[in-house]
Amino acid sequence: MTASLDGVSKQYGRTVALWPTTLSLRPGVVGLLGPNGAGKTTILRLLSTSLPPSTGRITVVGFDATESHANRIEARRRIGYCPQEVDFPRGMTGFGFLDYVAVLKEWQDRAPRHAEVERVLDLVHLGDRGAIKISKLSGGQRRRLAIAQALLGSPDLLILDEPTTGLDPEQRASLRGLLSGLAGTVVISTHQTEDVSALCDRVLVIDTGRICFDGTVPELLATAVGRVHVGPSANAGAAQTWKTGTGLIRSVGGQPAPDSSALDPSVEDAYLLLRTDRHTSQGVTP
Ligand SMILES: Nc1ncnc2c1ncn2[C@@H]1O[C@H](COP(=O)(O)OP(=O)(O)OP(=O)(O)O)[C@@H](O)[C@H]1O
Repeated sequence: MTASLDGVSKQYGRTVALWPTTLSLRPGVVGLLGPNGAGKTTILRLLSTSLPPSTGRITVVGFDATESHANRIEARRRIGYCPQEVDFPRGMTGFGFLDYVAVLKEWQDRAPRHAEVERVLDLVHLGDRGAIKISKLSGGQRRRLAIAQALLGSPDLLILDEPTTGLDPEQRASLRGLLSGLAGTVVISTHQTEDVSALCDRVLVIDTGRICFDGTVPELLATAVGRVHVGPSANAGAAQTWKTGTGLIRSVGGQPAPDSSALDPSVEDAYLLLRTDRHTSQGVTP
C-alpha cells in the first residue's frame, strides 16, 4: 500500500470539505471525479501533506505524516505534487526552475541533478524548451513544466490536480501514455471523463465531501447499463438530453421513450446518473 487516509476529515471554518474518509491507495492510476467544490483538491492537498487534516491519520509509504514533523518530511520525500495552479517565477527558465525545485528536494550533486532535470523535461516533451524563460512558454507548456517538477525523483506517490486542463489533444494523449507507464501510485483529479475511461485503474467519485463511488471503470459503467437511449424523442424524466449530430435525441436516465434504443453508456453517462440518483434519493442540493 502506498498511502492511506484513516478517518480523515477537513473542515474550513463551518464548511466541511471532506467528511471522515478511510481510503487505501495502491500502485496504479486513481482518478478523482466530481463537480466543482466537491472536495477533490482538498483530498489531494491532504494526501500531499500540504494541508493538515481536521481529524484522522494520513500515511504515505509507511510514514504517518500526521504523527510528527520528521515523519512528514519522510513522507514528502516520496511524494510528487502538482497543484491546480503553480505560481512560476517567470523570469526563470524551465531548466532553472526545475533545477531549483530539485535542490529543494535535496538533490545535492550537480551532475545527477541536471541529468534528472533533463529527464523530466524530456518526459513532458519540453526537452528543447528548457533554456526558454517561463514567461515565453505557452499555457500548455507551463502546465507540462508544472507536471515535470512533480516527476522529479520518480516519487512513489504522484499527485496531480487537473493535469490535463489546458493541454491540447495530442499532449493529453501523450500525458496519458506517460502516466500509465509509471510504476508507482498516481492520483489525479479531473473533469475530463475521457481521461478516466482511458487511463484510470480506479475511479473515486466525490460529491459534497464524500466518496460516493469507489471502483473500476467497468464497475462504474455497469451502473448505467440500460439507462442511456437514443431515439426520435427524449426519455421522460431524463437527467440529461441533447440532440445529436444525427438529429436523434440522446437521453441519459428516465423512462425509455417509444422507438428508442439502448446505447452503451460512457463514463460521463454513469457519472451523471450517479449524481442524479444521489441527489434525487437524498435531497442533496447540487
Ligand atoms: N481555503 C479554504 N477556505 C474555506 N473554504 C475552502 C477552502 N478551500 C476549499 N474550500 C471549500 O471546500 C470545499 C471543497 O473545495 P475543493 O477545492 O476541495 O473542491 P474541488 O472538488 O477541488 O473543486 P474544483 O473542481 O472547483 O477544483 C468547497 O466548498 C470550497 O469552497
